[in-house]
Amino acid sequence: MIIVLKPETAAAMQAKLVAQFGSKTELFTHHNRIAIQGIQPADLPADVVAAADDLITDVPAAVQSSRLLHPENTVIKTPHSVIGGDQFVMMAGPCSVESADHVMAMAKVAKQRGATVVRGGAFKPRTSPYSFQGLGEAGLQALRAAADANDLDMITEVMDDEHVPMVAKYTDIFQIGARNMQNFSLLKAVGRTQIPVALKRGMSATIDDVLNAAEYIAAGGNHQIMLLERGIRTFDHKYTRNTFDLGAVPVLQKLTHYPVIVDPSHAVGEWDLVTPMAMAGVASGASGMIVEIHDRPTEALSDGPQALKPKTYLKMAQQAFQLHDLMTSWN
Ligand SMILES: O=C[C@H](O)[C@H](O)COP(=O)(O)O
Ligand SMILES: C=C(OP(=O)(O)O)C(=O)O
Repeated sequence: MIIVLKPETAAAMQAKLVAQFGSKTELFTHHNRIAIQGIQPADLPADVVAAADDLITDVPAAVQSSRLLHPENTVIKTPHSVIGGDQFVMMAGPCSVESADHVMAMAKVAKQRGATVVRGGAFKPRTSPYSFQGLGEAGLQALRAAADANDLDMITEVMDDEHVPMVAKYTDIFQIGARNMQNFSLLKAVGRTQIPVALKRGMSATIDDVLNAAEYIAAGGNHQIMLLERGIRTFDHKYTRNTFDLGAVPVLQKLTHYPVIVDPSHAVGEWDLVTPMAMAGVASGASGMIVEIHDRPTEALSDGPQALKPKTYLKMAQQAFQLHDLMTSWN
C-alpha cells in the first residue's frame, strides 16, 4: 500500500514506518509518500493512520514507476538536453555508426534543426547473425567524438550487461533496445549506474511489461528513466514494419512519471511514412522523438529503408518543433 502523509508530520512518520517495516518488506519513500509492500491499513500504528491524508491499497507491482508514489513528472537533465521538461527533445542520427566521418556528418545534420542528442548503434541487435553487427568500441568512440564536436548528447544501445561499464565510459544515455526490454541482467546492470536509460518497448510487450521492466532499473537505484514507444507487432505488417501504438503515450504518461519518447522510424520502417507518424507522435504529447537519418539510405548498413535523408529530416524536425510550440500555446 501507499500511505500519503500530511506534509507536516511526513518525515517523522516515514522514519517510524521504516523502523517498523523496513527490514521485513520492500519499502520506498518519496516526499510525503511511503510505499510498503504486503501490508494492510490494519497493520499500521494508529498515529500513522491519523497522520495520513490517504491510504492507497490498490497499488501496481511497478510501484516506483507509478504516479501514485511519485505524482510529479521526472525531468532528466543531460549536458545538452532537458528530457521531460517543457521543450520537445529531438534525437537523431544514423541507425548504426558506420564510420567516424559518416557519423560526424550526420551529427552535424541532426544539430542543424534543433536536435540535442545524436543517436547511433555501435552494438546492433540484428535479426541475422550475418548482418552488420556494429563497430563495437570504435563506434562508441566515433559517436562520442561526433557528439562532442557538435555540442550534442549521445545515446547508444547497450546489448549486454558485460558491456555496461564500457558503454558508460562514452554515452550520456543508455538505450535498451526492444529486443532486450526484458533482459533482466541488463536492466539490473544499467540500474546500478546513474546514467539515464531510454527503455524501448518490446515488440510484444504490454504496458505493464514496460512498467515492470522500468521497475528493474529503478529498483537498482537509477531513477533517470525514459520510455520509448517504437511500435509493436500486431497482425498486418505488409505496409508498416510495426504498429505505432500512440495510445501508449498518454497511457504511460497517466501511469508513470517518466518522460515518454516516440520512435517513428522503427514504428513504420519506411521513410515516406516517418514524417506523418512523427507528427502524430508529437501530437500524442510525447516529450521527444528519436529518428534515423542517412545521406545515402540505399547504402546504409542497417535500416536504410526507414532513414530520412537530410533534407527530409530538416523539414520534418522544423514541423515537429512548430507543432509542439502550437500545442504548448494551447495550454
Ligand atoms: O536498429 C537496427 C534494426 O532495427 C535491428 O537491428 C533489426 O534489424 P534487422 O532485422 O534488419 O536486423
Ligand atoms: C535497434 C533499434 O531499435 P529497436 O530496439 O526499437 O528495434 C535502434 O534504435 O537502433
